[in-house]
Amino acid sequence: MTETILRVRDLSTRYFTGDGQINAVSDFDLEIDRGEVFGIVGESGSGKSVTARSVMDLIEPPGEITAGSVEYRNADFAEAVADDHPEAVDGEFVDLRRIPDEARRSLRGTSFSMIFQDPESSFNSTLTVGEQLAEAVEVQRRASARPRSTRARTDDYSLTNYLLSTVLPSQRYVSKESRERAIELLELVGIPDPVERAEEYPHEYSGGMLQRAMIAQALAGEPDILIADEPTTALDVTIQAQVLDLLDDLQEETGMTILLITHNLGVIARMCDRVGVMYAGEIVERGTLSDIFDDQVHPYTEGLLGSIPDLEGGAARSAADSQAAEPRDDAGGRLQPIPGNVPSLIDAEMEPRCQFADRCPKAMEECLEHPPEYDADGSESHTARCVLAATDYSEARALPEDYFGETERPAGEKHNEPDATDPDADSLEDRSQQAVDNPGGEQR
Ligand SMILES: Nc1ncnc2c1ncn2[C@@H]1O[C@H](COP(=O)(O)OP(=O)(O)OP(=O)(O)O)[C@@H](O)[C@H]1O
Ligand code: NI
Repeated sequence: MTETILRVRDLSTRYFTGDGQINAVSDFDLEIDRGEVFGIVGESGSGKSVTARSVMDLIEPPGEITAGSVEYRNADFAEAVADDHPEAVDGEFVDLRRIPDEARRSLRGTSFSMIFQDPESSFNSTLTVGEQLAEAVEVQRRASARPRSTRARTDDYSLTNYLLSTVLPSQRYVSKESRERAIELLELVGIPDPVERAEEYPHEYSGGMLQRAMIAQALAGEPDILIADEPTTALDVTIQAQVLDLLDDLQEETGMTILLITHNLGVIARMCDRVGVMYAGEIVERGTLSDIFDDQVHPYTEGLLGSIPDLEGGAARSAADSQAAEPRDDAGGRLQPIPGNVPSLIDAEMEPRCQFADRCPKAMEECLEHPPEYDADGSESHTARCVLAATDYSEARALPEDYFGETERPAGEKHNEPDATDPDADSLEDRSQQAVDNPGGEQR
């Protein structure tokens, strides 16, 4: 039986900059089941990282979460906060935006953990990797030593830690147990010679090894939910595949829930149960892998799928071959560019229409209104913020090519069967040809 563990509703995050208000994430909804791997994919600037940071409450000025709720299901936690903050509790769910910062932070590491593209940012260069993992373990021990509480935790641990540290060989380890657990974690994530490697500093690790160590650090608190923002993008293809395998195995063993952010559709296909396609701060289409890869509705999703990166090559290669791995290909695994510009998210420049309309080969008059999430064919979780989920494309209602002025609108794709009942059917072909002849989309 599945149950929802994370429920995000109407979340909006804005940046208040000199250029104006930037609508990085708008009215964002998301539900993730316990044990599920949910992927978010989209072009650069679509709001993926801001979404992840908003869920983790890591938005910093000039950014601000301006609306919405982030509800986390945990019966014990709900009970603990119910007395002081009844308004934040809905059954077993707690709205993390309606509890004090301190209570919310108490969930970091133990309920929620995050891993980033850049592992250096997660480590302190002056401490050994083992010491830092031990500290993460200790955070979990403290949290589980007493029931979760919204009241401040008294700090009697520091005295204990001090006493322990004076009798241990390594002064910086919090306790013998946490040191041992740190080594176990390094072993768990596949770091060879973990006893020796624990004594090394972050700069002594290779990129792939440090990425593994960061995963170990994130897992130290046995989180319910792991948020992974482009966790393998900085790695070469072979190492990417190894790290993804590791995440996959760990997910299976621990049953943790993962929110995986990537702009690599190969990673999505390999790791995820369901996926949300993000554009201009919204999920524009979501569903199971087969909904998105085989039954997609939104022309933006189609555009992203124009090229599925090859991750399998890396995956299939054996460890022995990896020495001779091809040089890293920056384009490999990245989304292919879709013609037209990434939309401005500056509030004053945004219109209440489909944000993709100015790049869409199938934009119609209806697209000038902001589309709701329509149910789409396929699984019951398949939805699309696109009128094409509710109505067929009609050439008669198509917006003129130059409707959005300078912006280039690519022509309709050739494989679209012209609607047999549409008298203007072949003009679609004509328009395609024009766009090919005149890719800049300039006026004739
Ligand atoms: N600190 C900031 N100040 C101002 N604007 C910001 C800030 N951080 C993010 N933004 C804006 O929020 C929008 C979404 O950014 P975000 O980093 O979430 O994109 P992304 O989908 O993660 O892209 P990428 O694939 O490049 O990581 C962008 O328009 C960006 O300019
Ligand atoms: Ni990002």
